[in-house]
Amino acid sequence: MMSRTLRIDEDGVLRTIDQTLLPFERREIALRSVEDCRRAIVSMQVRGAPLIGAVGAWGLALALRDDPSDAALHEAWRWLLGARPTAVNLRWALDRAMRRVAPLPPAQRAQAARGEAMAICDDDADCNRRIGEHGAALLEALRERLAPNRRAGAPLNLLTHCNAGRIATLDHGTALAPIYLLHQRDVPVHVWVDETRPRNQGASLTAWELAERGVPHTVIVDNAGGLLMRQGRVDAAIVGCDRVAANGDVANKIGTYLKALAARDCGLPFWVACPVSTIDPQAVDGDAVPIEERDAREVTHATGRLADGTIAAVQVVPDGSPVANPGFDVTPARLVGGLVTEHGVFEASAEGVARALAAGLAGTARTAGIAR
Ligand SMILES: CSC[C@@H](O)[C@@H](O)C(=O)COP(=O)(O)O
Repeated sequence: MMSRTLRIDEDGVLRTIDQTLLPFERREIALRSVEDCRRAIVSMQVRGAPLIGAVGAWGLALALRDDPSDAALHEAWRWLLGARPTAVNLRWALDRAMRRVAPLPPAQRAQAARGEAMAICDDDADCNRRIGEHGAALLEALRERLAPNRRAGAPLNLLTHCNAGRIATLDHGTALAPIYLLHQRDVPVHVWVDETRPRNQGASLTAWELAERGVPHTVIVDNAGGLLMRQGRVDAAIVGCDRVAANGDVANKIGTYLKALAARDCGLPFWVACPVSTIDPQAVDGDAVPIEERDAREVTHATGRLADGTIAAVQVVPDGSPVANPGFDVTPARLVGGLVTEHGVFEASAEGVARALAAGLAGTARTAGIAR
């Protein structure tokens, strides 16, 4: 049994894998302070919307351990929130922890914040398990629809972008959760893994995760998906996301929009998997989502392992060429076939988002099948 992405060791220290070293090295790091937590988020040692949120909540708890005053609480909340801008799960988790601890006397805050951080982690693992179930039902239904025109035993071919897997969350992943479940149930499945330049979360992290679990997959360059879809070698695309706006627009890793366009042109389903905590009712539409602009060096250099085993960054852009590096893009709601959440599958629309939020508030499980 594989452990969760964040764990507390026998000495009570929070530990996680340094994702900047994967797939070449599996090294654990300790997060002992609010500074460690923020640094891990900024440097992308931890990344993926739900995991960023959980580490943010832990950061707040560690800040309160050192100073539980009102001033320290608000300063830590503000400082952690600025670590990365696009994934709303960071704000969601910090707000949840803040609501829990702010009304308490300072002496009780650190323990309460630690309890809330643990609860956020437990809830995330549980949400993703349920996303896996709802998503697997969707994929099974697709497989049945395709069956008459397929040879027996042919795999369902799914395309994914970036890494919305186990290590982007506490456990199971979002977009990969249904895939893991199908694989566990011996349903033949094959994943086309977009490399996801510039940081290659697909090639480095998704491929690593899928290999670890024995899920058949093939890494492709980001520009290959359209061709494969036209050739009938993709049955559906499923991705995670960093923020869903109130109208159902979806912000996810840069390049997601192009896959959604290609999927629509080819008549293929394009699904987005996320917990309800990824919905931001304050963002009226995708244009209201802050898009992270990242370091030019991610574009000018590609990082990998050299023949002698050392990990190095090599320059791939001429000296002096200007570079732009937006980290995320927005896929309009009209291109999204459904939002696969822990409460079922909802239409990507203002109505669907409102229903998902209501289901989240009510805490009730419901399933709304989306047929394509
Ligand atoms: C379950 S994670 C969903 C998203 O956070 C994921 O698709 C993504 O875009 C991650 O971006 P990253 O920049 O690696 O944090």
